[in-house]
Amino acid sequence: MSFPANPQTVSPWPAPRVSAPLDADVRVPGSKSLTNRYLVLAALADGPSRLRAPLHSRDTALMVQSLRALGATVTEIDGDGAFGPDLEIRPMDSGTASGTGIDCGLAGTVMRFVPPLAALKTGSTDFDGDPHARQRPMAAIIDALRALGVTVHDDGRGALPFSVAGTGEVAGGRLEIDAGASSQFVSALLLAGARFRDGLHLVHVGSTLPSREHIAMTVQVLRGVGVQVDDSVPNEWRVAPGHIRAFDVAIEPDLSNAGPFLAAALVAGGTVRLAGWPEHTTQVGDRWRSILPALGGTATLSRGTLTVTGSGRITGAQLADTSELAPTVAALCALADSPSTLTGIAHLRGHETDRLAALVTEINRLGGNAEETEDGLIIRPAPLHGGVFETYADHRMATAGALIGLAVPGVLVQDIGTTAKTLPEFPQLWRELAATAQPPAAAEPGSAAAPGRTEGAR
Ligand SMILES: O=C(O)C1=C[C@@H](OP(=O)(O)O)[C@@H](O)[C@H](O)C1
Ligand SMILES: C=C(OP(=O)(O)O)C(=O)O
Repeated sequence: MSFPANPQTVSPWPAPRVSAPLDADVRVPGSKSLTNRYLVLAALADGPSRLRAPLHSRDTALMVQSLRALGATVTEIDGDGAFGPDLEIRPMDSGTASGTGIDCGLAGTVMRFVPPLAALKTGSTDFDGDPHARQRPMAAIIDALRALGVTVHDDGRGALPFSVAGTGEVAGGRLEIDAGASSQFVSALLLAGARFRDGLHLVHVGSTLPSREHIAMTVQVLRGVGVQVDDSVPNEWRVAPGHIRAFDVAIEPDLSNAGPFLAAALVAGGTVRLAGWPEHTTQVGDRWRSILPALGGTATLSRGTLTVTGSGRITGAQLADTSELAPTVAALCALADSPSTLTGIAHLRGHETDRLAALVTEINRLGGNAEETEDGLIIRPAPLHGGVFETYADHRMATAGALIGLAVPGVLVQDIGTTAKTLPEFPQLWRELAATAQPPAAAEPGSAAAPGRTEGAR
């Protein structure tokens, strides 16, 4: 599968609006975070590995392209996944990397996870990405590699572009970093740590550490492929040097991308069921099971299906550390009938765009009442109206706009194509969801709540 270098849809996308409750069965493709972690580990493993039902999106395509550039072989093979082929990966070779160019696009997982791999090659590897990617924090990785003895050439901004000059070996050992700007700094170093000569003893020295679930995910996947990780001391991780065992894994559905679909039940009322919910998971999206009830819905997990119901009435809530779920949560809060406070998400200013500023601007542009705080957002009830919802190349801004548009007539999402970053099927899946809107049983044909109450995108 191929994805355009920097997808842009020219005309704004009329978000489908529904005026009757949903009754939808939804499926979403594999987790971005798990797919890109396992791709990295497969490139470092001691034999060929297989990913079943991986995500196929711009971020994973960029990861595949990067690993190929570093000498790994990635082959698509038929599998049972509904969203594309499985992947077979042969690890990267020990050949030289001179002049290799890595396009990170806007993928945090590529710009943070791949430089330590380039450090294990001999020769130089150049990293760059989309214009927005050059604004994302990278200093912790650049400084960490230097502290480990790797030469990195950059322009001193602590951001892309830069180049890594590897010598074929990284000494490893004890390393202090401040991962306050992104948990991905920790994950990046842990993922490669077993392949450093002395392993890695990583210590986070900053005052805050965001997205802890994503670090727990990294530790769990590492242990699953035979890497010894000691995380018994808070904010410290010891990775023993050694082999990474080749593996064959099935990727869980992306529970963060499931969020807007589940949240739709609260916005439109009705029921949304998502099959394939993992029994145990480190994905932050597992928190939908408590977040959606806090906002007035119900969420029940039974035999691998999460069923979410809503009445169309959303109540505000105080929610902390919602990480990459925050744009979806903020969209719900903008439709709530009481105030909400989101905390612990200051680092969203370094995501695909400054998400706090973007959410405030776009919610308020539609008549809402959102305000930035030092580490989050306050969103108060206000009647929303239609208009253009700008997305700033951010896939989760696009899905937030679609969610608001489900209830508010005339919302036009700018650049819906940006959802290809992690969910290329979004526009189609969203249309299918909206098409399940059911009129109340008593509605007369032709009345305001009559069948097929979907307006907007076709
Ligand atoms: O490791 C990962 O797969 C991710 C970690 C998180 O990054 P931050 O810690 O920068 O929030 C998350 O927001 C991002 O979408 C994916
Ligand atoms: C922050 C996100 O992505 P990235 O992996 O690019 O950091 C995200 O998907 O919400």
